[in-house]
Amino acid sequence: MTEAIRPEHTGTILVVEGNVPFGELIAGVLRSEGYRCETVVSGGCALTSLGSGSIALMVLDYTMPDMSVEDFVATMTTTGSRVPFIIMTGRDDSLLAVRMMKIGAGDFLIKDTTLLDRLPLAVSKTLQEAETARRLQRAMEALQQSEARLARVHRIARIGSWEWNITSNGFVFSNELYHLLGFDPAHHPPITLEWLYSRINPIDQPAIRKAFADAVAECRPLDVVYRIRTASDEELIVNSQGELIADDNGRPCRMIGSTLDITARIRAEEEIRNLSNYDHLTGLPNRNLLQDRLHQAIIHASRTQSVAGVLFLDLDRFKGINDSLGHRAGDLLLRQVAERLSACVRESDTLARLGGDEFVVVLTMVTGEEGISAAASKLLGVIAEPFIVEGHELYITASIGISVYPADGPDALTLMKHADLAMYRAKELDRNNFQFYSSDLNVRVMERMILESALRRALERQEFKLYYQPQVDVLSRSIVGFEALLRWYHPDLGLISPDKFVPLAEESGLIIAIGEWVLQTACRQTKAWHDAGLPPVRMAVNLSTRQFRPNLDQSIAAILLETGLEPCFLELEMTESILMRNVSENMALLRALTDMGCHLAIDDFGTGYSSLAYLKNFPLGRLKIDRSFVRDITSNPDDLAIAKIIIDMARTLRMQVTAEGVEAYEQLELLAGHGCAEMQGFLFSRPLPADKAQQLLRNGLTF
Ligand SMILES: Nc1nc2c(ncn2[C@@H]2O[C@H](COP(=O)(O)O[C@H]3[C@@H](O)[C@H](n4cnc5c(=O)[nH]c(N)nc54)O[C@@H]3COP(=O)(O)O)[C@@H](O)[C@H]2O)c(=O)[nH]1
Repeated sequence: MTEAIRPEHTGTILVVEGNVPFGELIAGVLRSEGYRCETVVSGGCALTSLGSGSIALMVLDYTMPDMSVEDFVATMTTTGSRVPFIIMTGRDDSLLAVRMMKIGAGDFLIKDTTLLDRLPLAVSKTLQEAETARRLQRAMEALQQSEARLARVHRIARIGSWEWNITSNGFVFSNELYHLLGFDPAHHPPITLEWLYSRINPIDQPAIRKAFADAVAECRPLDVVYRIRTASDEELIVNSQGELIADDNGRPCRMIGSTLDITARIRAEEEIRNLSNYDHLTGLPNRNLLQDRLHQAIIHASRTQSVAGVLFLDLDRFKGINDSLGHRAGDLLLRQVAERLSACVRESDTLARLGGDEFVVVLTMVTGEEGISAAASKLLGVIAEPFIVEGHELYITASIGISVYPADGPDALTLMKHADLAMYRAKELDRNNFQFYSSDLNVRVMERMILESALRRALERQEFKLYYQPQVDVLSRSIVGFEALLRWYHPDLGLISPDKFVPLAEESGLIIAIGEWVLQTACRQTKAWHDAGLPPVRMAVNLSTRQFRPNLDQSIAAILLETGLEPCFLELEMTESILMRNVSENMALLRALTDMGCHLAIDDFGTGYSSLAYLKNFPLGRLKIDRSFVRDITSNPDDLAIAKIIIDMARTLRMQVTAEGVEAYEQLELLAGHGCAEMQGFLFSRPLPADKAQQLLRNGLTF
């Protein structure tokens, strides 16, 4: 309710009266009521006064000297002024009164003897009505603004509202809903439920029809998601929610609701689902989705009494490619591998990438082991074809482990574990082959685990020993060096060969600590022989790939300092493959070692990667001819040719050369005849414990 207006709180009352004394009389009456009052004599003067903005109400004489009331009001309105006014006239004319009220007069007063009594009330009533009208106007404007804001919010949120008349089936859409669907609200024919259905994706239609019908029949709210075609034939995914409104008899007569465009949200959810289910590099299903597919395959096989195969495929020596050609090339290769494998499997099968170079194929509807073997052979076949990556022709192979449902496990986890074990078996068996899981694989894995845990304790229990095998100058028949060779005496298992435990130590990382112990022991022993006045021999120590870490030079320097051995007596043996990894880092490391005074030798030369560029670029001092070339050198001309090439190459590059695995005098003669003077092998001595090696060094060789 509007509060009563107090006269002293209003603006000025303007009396427009050509008869000045009468005008003053009126003003006097109003002033006595507490109003501020001014008088003017014409319409023109009144319009000027209105410009001040302080006029709250006008009391207008109908007969103004310069203009009609109608013209006055029209002019006032065009200037934007909306000041309320009361008309006074000498004519008691009801038609005139109606006309005046129509053009906006707040009251119509006859100039009779009661005028002065009635005037204050008419003024206060008109002021009150004007104030109410003003407040109403402000409220209307606020409402319009809020509606506009809401409409804007709806547009931004892509939400529209609607009302459905259940009896007539007609719909009323909000403008936002029209806009959302791309239609022009001004020119759209009336909307019906059937029209709405016709725009819904046919696949969703039956469910939506049923949802609307059920909501009405069961008097419950509507909440549906469906795809709808816009005016430009774009498909939106929307969520419509509606509430029923009942008539006086409690029967549903209308439904009001909202429709929200959730296309972006659904697409984002799809994207997230994709990311969590697919491998980003190859686009293949990832481990997540594989679990699910494998589970489905198991259910299917169990229902149809058939078998399912799980093929765990791992690329052989992929790391070498990554290390030598870089990760970009590695990624490109993996993509090509994924494409080739995809082409080999049927739609009902699943090919997934677990990460790195590991892929898994789940075969369904296969005819037992023969079918699975055929698929595995095909997979190995496509991998064996050359790949072209960044201009390089690459040849790779893969190892596959296979488990079969139901024979090898009842669930996805067991089948995957068993396929993985079988894959390791395939790797052990020279790679590039496939192996089916067999239960004795578990036994081997257990053995391996036992060995690994024993290996972890071997250092602290002092179960390692170093043996020393002499390296001989056959011309002077003297020992010029020793190679330190590691032995492990396990209290229960006895002597374990380094071939068996060094790879395990490498995989588990234990080789770092063991390798440091080897270096320390070998250097200390050599220094002890020197100090004992024995011939000053050098000591060769094998380094494994894992020991090649940035601080290797520092730890070797510390060992040399601690043991007091001069660096020139230490020779570090490494395989070719070590040099091929992280070439620039290794170069810096090898330079640091040679700058320190240590010597570097390539072990098993000729068996690894065949890039010879490193021979020129790395600071290498010695090549060791692998014993596989020496073994048949007297009978196999190819081995002899290879040995000769290595000897010539070493001479040309001003490097030393040592032949390994010399067991027979004929081998010695042949190698010496071709210029190789340094040798190592059982012919001279087997690897010996320190005291025996010392004896040999003191007493000299007898061969
Ligand atoms: N990273 C490290 N690797 C090491 C260490 N100690 C040894 N090893 C490597 O283990 C592999 C097997 O070594 P081992 O059983 O000691 O065999 C060595 C010799 O006994 C053997 N040899 C020597 N002469 C002959 C021979 O005339 N005939 C023949 N059949 N075998 C012979 O060769 C092995 C030495 O080879 P190499 O190292 O290539 O010079 C072996 O790969 C070792 O390198 C270690 O401390 N760290």
